[in-house]
Amino acid sequence: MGRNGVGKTTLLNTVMGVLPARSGTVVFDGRDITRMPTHRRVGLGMGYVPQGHETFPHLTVLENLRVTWEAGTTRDKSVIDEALDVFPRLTPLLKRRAGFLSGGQQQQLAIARALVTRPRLLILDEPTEGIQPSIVAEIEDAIERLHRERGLAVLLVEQYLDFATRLADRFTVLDAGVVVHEGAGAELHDERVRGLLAV
Ligand SMILES: Nc1ncnc2c1ncn2[C@@H]1O[C@H](COP(=O)(O)OP(=O)(O)OP(=O)(O)O)[C@@H](O)[C@H]1O
Repeated sequence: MGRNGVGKTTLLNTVMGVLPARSGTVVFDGRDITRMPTHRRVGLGMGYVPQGHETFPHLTVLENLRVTWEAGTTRDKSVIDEALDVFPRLTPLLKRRAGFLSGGQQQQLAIARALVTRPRLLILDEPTEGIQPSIVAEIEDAIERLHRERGLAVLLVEQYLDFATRLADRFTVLDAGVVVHEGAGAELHDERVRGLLAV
């Protein structure tokens, strides 16, 4: 959590290896991965959905999922069906080009695409940004279920406080690139946290 421009996206990019760490270490499953390239982090079980629900607009929904499958290491094609099970709304749209989907459908596709690599950690950068409330609720349900049923860990950057409060076990607040507060999800509504997040 944190106000605009405090470094949340930069932190996620560093965790994922898209940006090099200037200092500190990135540890995953007890292993120091600070200098590991991004594709190997994906191989270890990290999945990233960057801000702005980026999909390949000229490819169909199915092709978007297949591209990730082909780039990955799993030869098991059922991962595509598993990803679609999470967002059933995508199944009737498989042949549609991603660029013609609504923002919310594209966000669901972006998350489904990350799931095709069967991550153990899913990293999401503001998945609710600019998305209609009914789809926000579906995304919330999906994240909650993935955590409960598949044991998926989720690292979420989120400005929408209610959404974050319902999902988070723990939270961290950043300000000017440093951690200024952390606590249990239930404490997200405390005065102090609200003060740190208020614009
Ligand atoms: N730890 C840091 N130390 C110094 N500068 C940083 C740090 N992290 C990020 N920055 C710089 O701060 C600016 C904003 O970073 P970033 O886009 O990551 O913020 P954000 O919190 O994700 O913003 P938004 O909420 O608008 O998406 C960038 O120019 C980035 O280079």
